[in-house]
Formats: sequence, structure tokens, C-alpha cells
Amino acid sequence: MSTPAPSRIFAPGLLDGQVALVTGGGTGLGRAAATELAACGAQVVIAGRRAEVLEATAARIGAAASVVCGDIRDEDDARRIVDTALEHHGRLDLLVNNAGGQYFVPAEAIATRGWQAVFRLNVDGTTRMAELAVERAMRPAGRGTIVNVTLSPHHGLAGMTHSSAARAAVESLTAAWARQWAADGIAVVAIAAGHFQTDALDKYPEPVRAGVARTVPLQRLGQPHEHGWLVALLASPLGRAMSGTVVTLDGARDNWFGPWPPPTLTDGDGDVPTEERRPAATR
Ligand SMILES: CCC/C=C/C(=O)SCCNC(=O)CCNC(=O)[C@H](O)C(C)(C)COP(=O)([O-])OP(=O)([O-])OC[C@H]1O[C@@H](n2cnc3c(N)ncnc32)[C@H](O)[C@@H]1OP(=O)([O-])[O-]
Ligand SMILES: NC(=O)C1=CN([C@@H]2O[C@H](COP(=O)(O)OP(=O)(O)OC[C@H]3O[C@@H](n4cnc5c(N)ncnc54)[C@H](OP(=O)(O)O)[C@@H]3O)[C@@H](O)[C@H]2O)C=CC1
Repeated sequence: MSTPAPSRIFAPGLLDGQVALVTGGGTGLGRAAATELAACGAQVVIAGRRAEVLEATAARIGAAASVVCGDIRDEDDARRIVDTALEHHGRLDLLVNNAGGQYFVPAEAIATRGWQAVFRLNVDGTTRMAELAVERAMRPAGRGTIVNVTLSPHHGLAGMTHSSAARAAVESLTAAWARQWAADGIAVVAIAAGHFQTDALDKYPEPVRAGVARTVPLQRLGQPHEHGWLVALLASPLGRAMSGTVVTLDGARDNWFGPWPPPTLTDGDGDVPTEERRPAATR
């Protein structure tokens, strides 16, 4: 098995000796996070439901990676995932709660079972993994960092309303856990990811895929390795100082309502009107 190529941006050995568990680490953003963590010197355990996907990613990363199969929605599986990481390495410094997702649907068409499915994965699964990591590994060791992956924009992502609501819950939990577990030496942060170029986008309807990059002021999708860099930064000592915060990584997508000037504001020449000044005597 090979050793991972060193990080392109972080000091060699930044995370030497650390052990990270990345849920959903076999694909997309999770794979990029696991790859960068390994490049910074960490041992990484990647978890998910599909063995073949995990094995392929572990083979790409090299000797620093190991796999554990399981479903974070299942209590026994979740416990086994955390325990396998502990048994293998004797410690757990970082949990990346990356496994998550939703299906694209207008808000008014979300069935109760669909709403529950999205919450069961994103809120319940994330909570279960965080609590197990704290109880079984981080609190006994008196240290640890948890990174929760959530979703930007924050003003309600049309077509993913159930997921926007679920990720808002996770961001609120992030702040609460950061306070609750600070005395145990545990930091909790969230990354609100914007729109990233991963294979997961293939499942969305064609008009969504075709238009998604144009909804980002940067006019391009995020690259998975950029997300990996942020995860590694938050795993570094700086991440501890950021406990309780949500870092948005979205090319300015958050709170962006379209290009300037909006067509409804311009006159026939495309100019934006300027407010009249008050008369000099009243200034
Ligand atoms: C655009 C850029 C932004 C990208 C952001 C990303 O996150 S990219 C990353 C993206 N990556 C991911 O999203 C990966 C993870 N995502 C998943 O595993 C699934 O999307 C999940 C979260 C729904 C969980 O699945 P599960 O196995 O628990 O669910 P299940 O199959 O058993 O269904 C339960 C109920 O949900 C409903 N329903 C479900 N699908 C549809 C649909 N297409 N249509 C309509 N409804 C649907 C339905 O009500 C169903 O009940 P029914 O009708 O059977 O009585
Ligand atoms: N790509 C993007 O633009 C954005 C992504 N995100 C979020 O980032 C995260 C990663 O996204 P991305 O890599 O693009 O998408 P993927 O669909 O590739 O990632 C989801 C990962 O989670 C795993 N997973 C799903 N359900 C479970 C489960 N019940 N138990 C264990 N593992 C599970 C999947 O593996 P398996 O199916 O084998 O279990 C997969 O590896 C997700 O939370 C996503 O919602 C947020 C904003 C934007």
C-alpha cells in the first residue's frame, strides 16, 4: 500500500498521529476530506453502507485508510462504526459527520415519510454518531473535534426544503454541543457546503444540473478538494478555536439573489436609478 501524497497547502505532518472517522467517506466530499486528512498525516477510517465503494476509496488513499461498513441510521451499526475505529487505532480525534442527503422535490410535494427519511438521515444519524463518538472515545480521552457537514444557502433551498430544515437543526445542534461538550475538551464546528462538483449531482433532474453553477456568484461549482482543505483546517488546532461556528464554503451563494442589477430595477438603458438627494437646506 502506498503513502498518501503530501498536502498541497498544509505543513507536512499537520495531523500526524491523529485518527479521523469520516462517514460517507467513500464518495464525493467525504472522499475528498478523507484524502486530505490522510495527506496531512492522519489515519482515516471511512464509513458507509457500500463495501465496494469504500474499498475502492481506501485503495486510492493507501495504507492510512481503513473501512467499516454500516448505516448511521441504525444504532447497532453506528456503535460498531465508532468501536471499529477505536479498536483499530485506540483513539478517535476527529469525526466528520458527512453522510447525508435528500431528494429534489417541490416543498408542497414532500410526503410525510419523505420528510421523516431526510430527518432520520441528516439529524438523527448525525446526532447518533456525535453522541457515540463523544461517549465512547472523545470524553474519555478529554479531547476531540466534530465537523458536521450542512448545506448552503441558508435562506431555504428551493427543491430541498426538507434538507434545509434538517441542516438548520444540525447547525443549531452544533452550537449547543459546542457549549455542552467544551468542558470535555471537545470542539464542534459545521461546514455549510454550497454546490460542489460531485457524482451525487448526477441524480438531480437535468435542469437543476444544467443551471446550478449559474446560481453561484463565483460562477462555478466548488471542487471537492477545496472542501477537503477546509476539513483539514478545522481538524488542526485552529478548528478548536472555532468551536460553535458554521463556516460557509459556497462561492458567495449564501444570501445571493441573482446577478446585479436585477432586471426589475433597471430602466430601458439598463441603468439603475439613484435616490434623489435631500435639498441642501435640510442636510
Ligand atoms: C443541487 C446541489 C446541492 C447538492 C446537495 C447535496 O446534498 S448532493 C448529495 C446527495 N446525496 C444524497 O442525497 C445521498 C443520500 N440520500 C438518500 O439516501 C435519500 O435521498 C434519502 C435521504 C431520502 C434517504 O433514503 P431512504 O432510503 O430512507 O428513503 P426511501 O427510499 O425509503 O424513501 C422514504 C420516503 O421518502 C420519499 N422519497 C424518497 N425518495 C423520493 C423521490 N425521489 N421522490 C419522491 N419521494 C421520495 C418517499 O415519501 C418515501 O416513502 P415511500 O414513497 O417509499 O412510502
Ligand atoms: N455535493 C454538493 O453540492 C453538496 C453536498 N452536501 C452534503 O455533503 C455530503 C456529501 O455529499 P456528496 O459527496 O456530494 O454526496 P454523496 O451522495 O456522494 O455522499 C453521501 C455519502 O454518505 C453515505 N451515506 C448515505 N446514507 C448513509 C447512511 N444511512 N449510513 C452511512 N452512510 C451513508 C453514502 O454512501 P453509501 O450510499 O454507500 O452509504 C455516500 O458516501 C452530504 O451530506 C451532502 O448532502 C451539502 C451541500 C452541497
